Amino acid sequence: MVDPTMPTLENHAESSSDEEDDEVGAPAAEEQPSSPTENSKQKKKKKKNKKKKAKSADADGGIGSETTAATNSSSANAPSSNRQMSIEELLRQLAVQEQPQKKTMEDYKFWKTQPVTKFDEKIDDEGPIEGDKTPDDIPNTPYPLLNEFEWDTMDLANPDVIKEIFDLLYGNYVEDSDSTFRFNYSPRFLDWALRAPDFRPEWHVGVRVSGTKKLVAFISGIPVRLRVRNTTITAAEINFLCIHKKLRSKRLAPLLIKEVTRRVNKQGIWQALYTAGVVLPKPVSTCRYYHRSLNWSKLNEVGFSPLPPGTTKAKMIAKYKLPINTSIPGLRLMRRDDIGQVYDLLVAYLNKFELAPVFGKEELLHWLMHDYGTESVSNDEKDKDRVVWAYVVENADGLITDLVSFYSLPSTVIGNPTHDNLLAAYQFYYASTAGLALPRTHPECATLLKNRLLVLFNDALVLAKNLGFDVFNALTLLDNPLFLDDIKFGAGDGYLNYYLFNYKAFPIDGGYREDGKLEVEKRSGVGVIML
Ligand SMILES: CCCCCCCCCCCCCC(=O)SCCNC(=O)CCNC(=O)[C@H](O)C(C)(C)COP(=O)(O)OP(=O)(O)OC[C@H]1O[C@@H](n2cnc3c(N)ncnc32)[C@H](O)[C@@H]1OP(=O)(O)O
Repeated sequence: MVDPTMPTLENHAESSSDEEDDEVGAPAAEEQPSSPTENSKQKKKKKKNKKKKAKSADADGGIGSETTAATNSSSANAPSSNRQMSIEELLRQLAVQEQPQKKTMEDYKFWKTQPVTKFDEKIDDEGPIEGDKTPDDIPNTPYPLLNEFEWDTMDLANPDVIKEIFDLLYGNYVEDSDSTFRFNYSPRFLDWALRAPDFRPEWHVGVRVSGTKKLVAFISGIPVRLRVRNTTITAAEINFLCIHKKLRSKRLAPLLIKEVTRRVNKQGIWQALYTAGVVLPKPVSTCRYYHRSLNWSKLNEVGFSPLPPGTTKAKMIAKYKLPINTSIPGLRLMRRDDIGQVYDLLVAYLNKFELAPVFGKEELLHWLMHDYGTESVSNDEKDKDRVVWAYVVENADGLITDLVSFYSLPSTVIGNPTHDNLLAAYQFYYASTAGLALPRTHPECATLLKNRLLVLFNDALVLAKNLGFDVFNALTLLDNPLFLDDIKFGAGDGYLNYYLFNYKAFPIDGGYREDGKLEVEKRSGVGVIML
């Protein structure tokens, strides 16, 4: 049934001939269809689009399920007999799923017009792709939309507006390829993610139906300073691109992207960082999702973790059992007054990565603490609406030696009779003094760091389990390849592609190898975590 608040777009936007100029933007006068019934070609197109859509899931990777082999892939649990070994190896190899075959550059009708690296482009040097514009060259007015729609700058200081964005995402944001799970970013999460220090209200871009004011599309940017190897760039971090399901495949996404680009450019910023599960021209890095079961029974019941052949549910539950208590002396919830030490530690650690954020202290405090521990919000670990948890290890001399953090991003479980949500903790920034003084490639650095991260993340799993999370998710970024297998993370079927807009850069290691194993030696050069 058609939502009565939503205009049907059969007669105009749907008329796409797949060319870049066939968007939901107002077409030139002679292109404007004159009556809702005039174009039968468009209806045929719609059927074709529907088929196409059914084929191409737009998942963002992170909520995909575990692969069967993933549950077998822990080296710490490698079966002892050779026969079992070879089955495990076979399963692992079967699980090496390449990302869906990418389109050719020519097929990207929108992206081929943008300043992004082409798939076959040979990079000889790093730097901006287009570098000759000033804000005065950028139009002052938004891109035109069809009359039924209007742009809105979303005022996130207003909780009702955050609720509108929440509602749009709740029903329409990223799903896995089977439409079993959909990300469920909470209003508090959106407040944290989008009202970051120095955020620009005009980079929170909505599209509303003019008549009803219903929010039907959204894209956001926040300011970020980013180091790409030795160069620090001021950029926008683009996220939460979402179009209502009823307005899909009508070329509205390119329009949102162009409008946010215009607004960012107007402020003299020409680069952006974004991630997506889909392959676009051209990822600077690709990381793979790994998942660690905390509540295997529930993950099995919602269809996230299949029961691997040859084992039992009881054995799976036993495999993922964790101690009740953490093990590292001095591990405690971070307080706001830790920020000086935490900042120095994280800066020193992130310095070793090729793509990393350059945080200010206030900014880092926001990302690790949000408003917890302020006068208005207590630093309550068990607060049911809490979105980010940061823990530090303080030694007997009062020195902070380690940081570990994670955030809460549940997924709605679609159409399951027993469970309506999956409570996922996602790994966030961490750092350790272990091996810090040594170059990353030094074998002793790897040994020291591995030993420390094993216990640090085992404790993080215990904390997350005790907070009620069902699964702990992490990418193959940072130094994660050192410990994921050993503490029973399994490879998922999702990948996350990292992109730079208007900046070419040499490829950066994503932490996994083509044979499906973790890249333990080089690990990943990616040190930035996107929400
Ligand atoms: C200097 C400042 C620069 C700032 C901007 C930097 C760039 C920021 C870029 C944005 C970063 C966002 C980061 C996140 O938030 S990633 C999360 C994306 N959101 C979702 O997956 C939610 C569910 N899906 C949807 O809401 C829609 O399917 C979306 C909105 C994704 C596409 O809507 P729709 O399905 O109705 O399609 P269309 O007909 O309007 O448009 C089709 C065109 O859109 C290209 N497409 C499809 N998916 C994505 C995608 N995830 N990133 C970039 N482009 C994408 C596609 O290749 C095609 O172009 P081309 O193949 O013809 O070339």
